[in-house]
Amino acid sequence: MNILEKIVAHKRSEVAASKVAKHQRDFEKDTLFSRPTLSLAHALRQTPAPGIIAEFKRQSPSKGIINAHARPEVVTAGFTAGGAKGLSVLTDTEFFGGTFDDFSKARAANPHTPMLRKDFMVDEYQLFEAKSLGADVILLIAACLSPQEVQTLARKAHELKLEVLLEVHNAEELRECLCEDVDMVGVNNRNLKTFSTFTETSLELAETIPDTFVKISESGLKDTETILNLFQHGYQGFLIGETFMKTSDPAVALEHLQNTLSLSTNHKSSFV
Ligand SMILES: O=P(O)(O)OC[C@@H](O)[C@@H](O)c1c[nH]c2ccccc12
Repeated sequence: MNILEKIVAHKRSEVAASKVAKHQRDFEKDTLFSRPTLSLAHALRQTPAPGIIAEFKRQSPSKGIINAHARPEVVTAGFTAGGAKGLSVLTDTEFFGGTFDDFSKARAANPHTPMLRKDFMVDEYQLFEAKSLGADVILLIAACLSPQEVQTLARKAHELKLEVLLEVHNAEELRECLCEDVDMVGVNNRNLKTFSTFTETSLELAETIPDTFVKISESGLKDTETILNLFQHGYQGFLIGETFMKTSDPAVALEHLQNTLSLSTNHKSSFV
């Protein structure tokens, strides 16, 4: 089993156990369930500069511990203040050290920033969970779902007024899984078998993604040059975790990157 298969197998059993334990759970009664969701796609489309989606990430299978004791409400509020257009908070505990509580604390601290519940979605049940946590966006990873599952989960997400980010690694996944109920396409630069990141993956797929979908480049992003180059190739969103989280003040690291990006894009447009 590769790591993704391991994660998905664990997730399926976790979801099955939650369903049994919370048999009578009525998500719709949760206060956040009926909260109007915010549009990440819209926020990214509106931004004339590269839009950063900042990720709260404590650990990962590839890097081990990145920042175990960070406080989600503090770090994410700093991300928002620094100019992030969206936030991503991991809720997988087993492999990424995230929790529902991390998400809830970040949600409360950022009422107006679109938030992605970052987890491995394999069952409709998790969409209800996401909605009751106050998420705006969910992630569907093509590498761990069938095209039929992507379609069904995406449709259900839209019924719940959640936006859908479809994550792909190659043209084949894109061809098979892109469907009407997808709002944004994320190209993951991380090869899930070797864990190495290769931002050329985003460049290679840029042309293949129809312009009706907001394009997001994910993982391994750290320098302004790469981001600006991808921006020129049509990417509007940049999902960044480790580069920020590994520093002692993640929000300052974001602010720094955001400032250099804004300066470069302002410069460019004033010469056009
Ligand atoms: O920390 P990085 O290299 O900046 O990557 C962030 C994000 O792209 C990465 O955490 C990620 C992308 N897709 C995922 C799916 C599940 C868990 C995590 C991820």
